Amino acid sequence: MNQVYRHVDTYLFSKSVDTGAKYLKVEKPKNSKSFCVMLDEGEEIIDEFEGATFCWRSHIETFDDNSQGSKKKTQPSQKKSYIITFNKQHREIVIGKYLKHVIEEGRAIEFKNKKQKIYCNDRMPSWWACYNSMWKHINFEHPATFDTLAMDPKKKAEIIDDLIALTNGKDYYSKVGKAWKRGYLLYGPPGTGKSTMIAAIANYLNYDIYDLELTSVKDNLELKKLLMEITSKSIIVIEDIDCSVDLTGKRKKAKKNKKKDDSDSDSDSDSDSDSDSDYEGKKKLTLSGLLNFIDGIWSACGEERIIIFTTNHVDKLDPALIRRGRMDMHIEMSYCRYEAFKVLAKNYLGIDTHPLFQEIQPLLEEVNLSPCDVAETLILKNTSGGIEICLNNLILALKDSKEKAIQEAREKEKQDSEEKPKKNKKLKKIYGRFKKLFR
Ligand SMILES: Nc1ncnc2c1ncn2[C@@H]1O[C@H](COP(=O)(O)OP(=O)(O)OP(=O)(O)O)[C@@H](O)[C@H]1O
Repeated sequence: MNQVYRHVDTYLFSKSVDTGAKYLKVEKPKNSKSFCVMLDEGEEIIDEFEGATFCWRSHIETFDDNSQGSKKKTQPSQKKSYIITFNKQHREIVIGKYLKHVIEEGRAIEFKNKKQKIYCNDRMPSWWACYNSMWKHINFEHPATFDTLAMDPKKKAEIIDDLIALTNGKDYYSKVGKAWKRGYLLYGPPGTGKSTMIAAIANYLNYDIYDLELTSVKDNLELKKLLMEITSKSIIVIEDIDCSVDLTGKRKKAKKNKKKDDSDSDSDSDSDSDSDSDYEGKKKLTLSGLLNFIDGIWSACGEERIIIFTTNHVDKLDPALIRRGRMDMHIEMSYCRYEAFKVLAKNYLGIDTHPLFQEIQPLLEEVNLSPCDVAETLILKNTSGGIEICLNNLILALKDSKEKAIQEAREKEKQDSEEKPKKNKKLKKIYGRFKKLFR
């Protein structure tokens, strides 16, 4: 009920700001942690909805507990409420739509104004226990947005559409019987913007981030407890999942021992628990624990959640961990190509075009330079003639990389050609032996 009251307060506050009302005051009610916006006794706010007019008035009732004959004198207590008046003919609108609208609007305004936070589960010092939470947090103030993120615009638009579908998907998810959450796998070489993408998603949705450090998690039970403390409308991030804990190697070992070949992906996930149980005793945080964390029964104990894994080595991950349904969208963060470069040039140098772009474009298509390396060359180091210097620095870096790549390719070719006669000699030897055997 308190929460509903808070949403109404927020809504009325926003209305009073719109109408420039002066009589609002901010108070901290007794026994409450948060501040509340109150109308003074008898003050009014007029609101309109679907052609009907509503008048909100604050009402304060005072209770004098001393009248009960108690010896101990106490301060009179106050109960605040709102009285809403409207024409009788609008009764249906009020009950059917208006009150719901007020609460939803209030909730949305609160969500928009809330300070984003980033949580982490690093090992807590003993005194932390008094906070009764397994997560530490600070305010999240990362400047990355989808506008500053350099990547193929089509891919970017696809991701934004997917996020919008998630946030509007309450009814859809309940209709299809799926937990209201989405998993994204971000993979690609270092410096291609995986962490930047997470910050951009968080800022776009105004979600909190829970940065889950798997190496600090003692066992599956602790993972479950961490999950239970994560709020709705949040992003759970596991960075560098391939290096977090050895969830893959041991499973593969266990799999090798299995006689049955689990080929289809569903039976693959079912076999997770079987294979894990082989070494469950030795290893406390297991792959099956993590799989349950992502989409087990407990994972549905919150709504509107996003789970993001990042990795530089997608091929090292267990297929069960990243199969569709767990990681719904696989997003490759790639080297900087021309379209992505244009975003960086706009952000860093404030330009949409430049004659030097003609030279840069073909180089970017054939050289693998990460957006991080490109961005480094574009940072303006002085103001006079800076843009041209930056672009020339980029051209130099690209040419340098191209030269190195050609050099490496030549060396590899040389190595291969040296190894080829050796390999042929070996093959001839084996072939000779076979010939002898079958003679
Ligand atoms: N796609 C991008 N768009 C804009 N800036 C980028 C992009 N990629 C990298 N950067 C810049 O490079 C820096 C490093 O990028 P980021 O940490 O996001 O890369 P990463 O892929 O997560 O790297 P790693 O795999 O090493 O963790 C960022 O601070 C950002 O300034």
